[in-house]
Amino acid sequence: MQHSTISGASGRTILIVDDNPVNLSVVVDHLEDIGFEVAVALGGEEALKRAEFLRPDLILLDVMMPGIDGFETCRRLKETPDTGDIPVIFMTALADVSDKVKAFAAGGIDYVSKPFQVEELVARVNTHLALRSARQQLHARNTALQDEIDARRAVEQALVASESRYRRLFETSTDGILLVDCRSRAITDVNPAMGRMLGRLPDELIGRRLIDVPGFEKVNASGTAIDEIRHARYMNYGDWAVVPVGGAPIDVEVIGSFYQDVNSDIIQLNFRDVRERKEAEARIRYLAHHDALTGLPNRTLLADRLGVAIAHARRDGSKVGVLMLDLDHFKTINDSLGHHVGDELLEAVATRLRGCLRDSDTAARLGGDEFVIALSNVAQTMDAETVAEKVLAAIAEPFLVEGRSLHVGTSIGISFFPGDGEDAGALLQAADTAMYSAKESGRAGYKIFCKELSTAAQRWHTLSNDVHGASARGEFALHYQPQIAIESGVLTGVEALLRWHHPTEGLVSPALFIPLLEERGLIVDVGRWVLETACRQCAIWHAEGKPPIRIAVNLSAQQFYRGDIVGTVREALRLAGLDPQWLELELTESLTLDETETTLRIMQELKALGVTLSLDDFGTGWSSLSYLRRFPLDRIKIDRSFVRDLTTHSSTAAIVHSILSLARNLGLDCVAEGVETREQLSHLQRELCSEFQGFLYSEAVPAEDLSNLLRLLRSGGSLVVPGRERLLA
Ligand SMILES: Nc1nc2c(ncn2[C@@H]2O[C@@H]3COP(=O)(O)O[C@H]4[C@@H](O)[C@H](n5cnc6c(=O)[nH]c(N)nc65)O[C@@H]4COP(=O)(O)O[C@H]3[C@H]2O)c(=O)[nH]1
Repeated sequence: MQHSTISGASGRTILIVDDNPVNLSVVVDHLEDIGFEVAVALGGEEALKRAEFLRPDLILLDVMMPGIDGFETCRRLKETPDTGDIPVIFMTALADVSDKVKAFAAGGIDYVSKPFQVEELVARVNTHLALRSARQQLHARNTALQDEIDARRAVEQALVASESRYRRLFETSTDGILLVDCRSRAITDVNPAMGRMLGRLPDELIGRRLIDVPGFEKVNASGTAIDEIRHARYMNYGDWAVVPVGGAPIDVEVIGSFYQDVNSDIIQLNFRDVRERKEAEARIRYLAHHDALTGLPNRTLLADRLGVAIAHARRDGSKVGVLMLDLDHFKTINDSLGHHVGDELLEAVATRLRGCLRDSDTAARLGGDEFVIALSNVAQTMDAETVAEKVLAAIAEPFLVEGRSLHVGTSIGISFFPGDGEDAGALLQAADTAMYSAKESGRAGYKIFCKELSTAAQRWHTLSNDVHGASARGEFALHYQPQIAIESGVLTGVEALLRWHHPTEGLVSPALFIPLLEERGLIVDVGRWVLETACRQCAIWHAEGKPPIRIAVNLSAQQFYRGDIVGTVREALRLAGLDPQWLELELTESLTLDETETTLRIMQELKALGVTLSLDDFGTGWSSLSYLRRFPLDRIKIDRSFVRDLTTHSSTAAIVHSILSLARNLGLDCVAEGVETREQLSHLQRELCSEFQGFLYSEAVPAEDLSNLLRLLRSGGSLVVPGRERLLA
């Protein structure tokens, strides 16, 4: 047998499957001789296992074998992924064409007929190995090509996605974006936001040089900025503005960045509309310096303006005036009518204050109901006084809030630079001191600071601190001032007046400390003590002898609106065992500011207890005659300021005349307060005023003194005041 050598056979493995290997020895030898590795399997099952293990390059497969035959073996080989591409050549003795067809159908690629020519077999083997190898190479090339195509496609897709992402960003950005070619300085792209900002379509802008675009006059991008950005790669401009077609300039912040495109150098300019941000910043700056409710400058801005005014005054020798004021009765209004009414009132006050000032002056709100006016460039003290008078008059006019007419007054303290302080803080302190002094001297006035007031202010602060524990330390006492029926001279009642025995200050006036108690929220408790003490004292006097006398007790607004006044009065009467008809409650006019259902209801509940109600200080402030008709009052008390001027001012006499005839018409009793002279008393008698109280008869005295007086009067058989004839003469 002639051996033919085949290049490339070495290392190739051929699996021969035949149940009779003896038949094959010649073939095996020959194949091995020419360099093949040859393995043999004796049946179909073994062939499947070996093929999977060996992964031969080609299989020579017998057809007729015990167990599974060659066709089935081939089918299974083809079905298995690891062996499916191994070429199978059938070795068959069969001559039937259908068997050959079956062999191809089972996945064979060729067949050799037994007995076979070894050369033919080897030639077929080599041909199919070469074909397989070519197929494999082709497949590998195809795979590589496909991989390359896939990779390119992936890159293209990524580019498209990136471009579309960029486009989306570009198109939808709320910032205006312009791309400018560095060389030509022409616009190469514009996004819609930029078009909107300039009021133009992007197409109108593309191709134009930046310098030629109207609206960019305020932008120096056409000039130095492009070179600047190119050089620095990145620039941020915070103060540019663009002007849209037919519109107002838009403040923009611009970020310029440089990049290189395929064949050009590009500057990208991002324009951000910063109008809202600037407005917000301005608003924050405004709020930091203004009172949110009234819009007036706050303490910070006031200090600033005062500082400037002082510096100016130092230079030109002028004065700076500081007016400090707060509103009388503001707390009462807030308590009784609610904060929204209080707020509206403060706004209205602010408006009136503005109306009293020149442009160069400043009205500020420090908080609560505290306002300050800073007057710059004041030539003389009198100028500030004129403003104070204007302010007093403006605030005295009733305020219409939510359909109500509200009356508030104010007291003003004035200080000046130079003289009362070197800086804003000292001037405000001095004006504050003067304001408290103005309050002390009666409401609705102004006071100019002087050094002596500092001592008074110091005293005020001491008292303000000390009043806290005064009740617990037993420093309060009641004094009683008699009230006399003018016609008969009979002592009909007493007014209980609170006294504070201060350990170092001595006897302190209630005009001074009642506002302190109110300010510190102590008046409700102290007022309850007054009611209980007065009722108990009155019951004692009743027990000591007849005829009984009436006791009048002052109520403050806070007691009326904050405390359970009806319960407190009922309890005081019960504890004292006093018949309610002998208790009179004096309500001040400030308390009746509020003509609400609440006020009426409380008054009616008090009346229902059986007590009497009187209106104190009648004629002062803003007495509304409608009170007299609407409220269930028994008596009015004519303020002592009227009584004081009664015999000296004909206009006052006329007012008193009207008050008395009105009261008579309404069936109300009248008590004249502060009667000091016989002339006043005679006048009141002629006017048919029913009762009086005042120093002419007696000032308020301790309970013991009044007990002695009552005893004295009773020993005379009645409460008729001895020497009454003398008084009336
Ligand atoms: N110049 C002069 N004054 C006279 C004369 N007669 C009486 N007075 C004073 O006039 C004031 C009358 O009391 P008011 O009008 O209720 O005015 C009272 C009242 O509004 C308030 N007050 C006093 N005690 C109490 C209290 O227990 N509770 C409340 N809420 N207020 C009180 O303090 C105010 C001042 O009280 P007082 O200093 O005791 O001053 C008392 C009294 O001493 C006179 O002939 N000439």
